[in-house]
Amino acid sequence: MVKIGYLGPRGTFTKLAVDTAFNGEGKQSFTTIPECIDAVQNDQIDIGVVPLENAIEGTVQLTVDYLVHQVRLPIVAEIVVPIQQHLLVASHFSGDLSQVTDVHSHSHAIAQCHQFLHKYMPDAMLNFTSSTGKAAEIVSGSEETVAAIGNKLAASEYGLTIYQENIHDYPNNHTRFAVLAKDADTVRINQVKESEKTSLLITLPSDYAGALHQVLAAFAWRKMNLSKIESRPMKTGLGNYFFIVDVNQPYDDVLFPGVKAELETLGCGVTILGTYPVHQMQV
Ligand SMILES: O=C(O)C(=O)C[C@]1(C(=O)O)C=C[C@@H](O)C=C1
Repeated sequence: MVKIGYLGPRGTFTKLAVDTAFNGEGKQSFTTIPECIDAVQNDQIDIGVVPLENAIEGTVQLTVDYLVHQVRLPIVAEIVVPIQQHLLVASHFSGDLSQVTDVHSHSHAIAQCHQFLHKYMPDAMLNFTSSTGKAAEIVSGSEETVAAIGNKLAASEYGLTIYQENIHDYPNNHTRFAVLAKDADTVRINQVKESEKTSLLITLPSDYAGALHQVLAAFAWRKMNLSKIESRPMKTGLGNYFFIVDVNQPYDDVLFPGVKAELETLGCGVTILGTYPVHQMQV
């Protein structure tokens, strides 16, 4: 049986993504993203599913940084899930939002609902949890007037009431999840692939005028379409960055080696983080 790990506990968006993408048993929950990635690396599980980017709040930096600096595992698939954030309360809640003292949720979920919180619950204390499922668990065990931000699955798993639906600040909300595995053949995703992508990690030799322009030019003149470029600190000092570049096509033996050779001549480092199918989920 293929073992699939995810950011848990019960009722997280990652669990929702895993349940939608994969059939059957063998699903195992981890408390943090690094624990889940480590479990794939140590062969405790075959597949790890971790959040990568949200349409409102952007990159899940912990995932990217852990994959770049700590454990290099290939991305073998991407699953894209619609995200609906709800305000969840326990049955003893009086119904008056101004009485809520604390809101619990994952930092990314809270960030997706800042305007709602600012407008309707400006005095509530914001408490960051390891996941939205954990936040729901805390609220279900509390006697206080507290609330969680999370999904429908969390409401049913923890016996909470959805006080208000769809409190995320912008409507077209989705999160991309990375599927990590040492052996891509173990991954069987239920829904059809929509497209294919390749993610590259690029480092620059030193800071000089036009360096990034030269990097982008290597893709541009080959007519390779980029869907994302992100810079993150190298963690070696201010001003040192690496770039993650997502290219909207699968790896091939001509264009990608060409880009790599051209960039290496400029002194750049180029590593393929994965070439993978993208699956859009209907939940
Ligand atoms: O806390 C969860 O439910 C998660 O699965 C994590 C996570 C994230 O890290 O972005 C996943 C999707 C949502 O965007 C909010 C939280």
